[in-house]
Amino acid sequence: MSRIQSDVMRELLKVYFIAGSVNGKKDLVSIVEEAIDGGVTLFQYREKGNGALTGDAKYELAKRVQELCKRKNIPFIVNDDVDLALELDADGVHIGQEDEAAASVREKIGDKILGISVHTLEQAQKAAAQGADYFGVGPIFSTQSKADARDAQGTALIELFKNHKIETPIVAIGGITAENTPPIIKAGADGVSVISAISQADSVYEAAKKLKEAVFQTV
Ligand SMILES: Nc1nc(C(F)(F)F)ncc1COP(=O)(O)OP(=O)(O)O
Ligand SMILES: [Mg+2]
Repeated sequence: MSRIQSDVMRELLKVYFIAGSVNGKKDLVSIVEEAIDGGVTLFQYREKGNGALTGDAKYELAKRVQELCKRKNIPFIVNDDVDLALELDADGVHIGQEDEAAASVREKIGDKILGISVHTLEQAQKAAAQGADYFGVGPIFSTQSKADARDAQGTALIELFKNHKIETPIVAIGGITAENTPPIIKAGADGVSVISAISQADSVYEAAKKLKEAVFQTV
């Protein structure tokens, strides 16, 4: 196996759904299946927040969602928990600035997908040098899904990265909806990632479909 090509990574980042057992109104497997059928292109299992699962329960749920993603041919990314990602042979890992160091994670995961949250140009340049396959950039808008989120920054950082000819694929995150997606794509993001815009929707399928339309209709 070799590292994912950037153009393939850009396509996967178009509609990136992130969720765990605490983010939805019903069971996670049903939510993820509906979201994928609605048009999600990549999934990240993020088991965090009040009531989040741990240990065997977390592993069993992750395995069930991973099996669904395999059936649907959607790559399965694990947030933070590198050991779980290795145990499941997941398709990749996402880490932030406060998580395990990127160089150490890259060493452990080989050529699997490595996503890194970045908040400054310097962090982006360092993350690229340490083998990031994509950057998570945000929060673009204020978010209810991450208790310790930093201040909302709009699309300024995406534009800064583009002006500095940063080549690494970029997905935007933080308070994103179908309605506020167009300017994010126009600013240069390759895709958008969401938690509650899909997981909290009355129709998960319709929410995913609307988000995909918003991304693909923005030229
Ligand atoms: N989980 C994430 N996924 C993305 C992605 F690019 F995938 F959209 N971007 C950013 C984050 C946030 O990552 P982090 O800063 O470690 O916080 P947490 O571990 O609480 O999610
Ligand atoms: Mg993290």
